Amino acid sequence: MTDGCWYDADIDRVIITEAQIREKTAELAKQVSADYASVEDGLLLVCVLKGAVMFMADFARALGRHGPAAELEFMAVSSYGQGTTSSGVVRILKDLDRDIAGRHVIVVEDIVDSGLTLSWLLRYLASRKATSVEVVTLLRKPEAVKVSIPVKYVGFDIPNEFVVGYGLDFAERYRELPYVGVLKPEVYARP
Ligand SMILES: O=P(O)(O)OC[C@H]1O[C@H](OP(=O)(O)OP(=O)(O)O)[C@H](O)[C@@H]1O
Ligand code: HPA
Ligand SMILES: [Mg+2]
Repeated sequence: MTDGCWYDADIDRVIITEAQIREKTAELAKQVSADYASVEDGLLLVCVLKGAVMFMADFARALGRHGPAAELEFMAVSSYGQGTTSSGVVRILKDLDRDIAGRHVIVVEDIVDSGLTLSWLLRYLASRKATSVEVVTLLRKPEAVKVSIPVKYVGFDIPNEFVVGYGLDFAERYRELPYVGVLKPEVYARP
């Protein structure tokens, strides 16, 4: 584990450490940089709030070491609410502020779980006429997928368990943990 965090006592076990996240983020940024080296008008990174906030910040900085130039955009969508399973209904809480037509877009996600959020989002972005849309996600749960989606850049495949930390929440908590872990069962039983 790391030096010690406020929420450590609620964590059953760590799945991905802070150091692993750092190393993988640098690796993903290098791949993206190489694949998009020739784009002239730069990349548009679209962060899917709130979960992807930490990964977006670190990925954008890692990409900044290599280029190409990237503009940072934010959307907020939600389908999990207070629970640990997707409602299946993706709600837009904040839309894009600008036109993405003609741009090379990379959607930055924290996790692909059922795939419902991304399948909806990719259809939405396609309707906004981006030149290309790819996805970079830190985590993916291959056993949980309900809709298969093309995700070009994946950090870690993880088991089909509900995880928290590094942006991922349970009932809006645990996002500020620097690692990704599984909660102790008793946490879910708390009122
Ligand atoms: O593949 P899926 O099953 O659709 O799950 C993935 C999505 O669920 C989470 O968002 P959530 O709806 O919890 O909103 P949040 O990011 O604000 O926590 C997560 O950040 C992804 O965006
Ligand atoms: O495992 C998860 N943890 C937190 N939020 C999530 N949203 C989809 N899957 C998850
Ligand atoms: Mg959530």
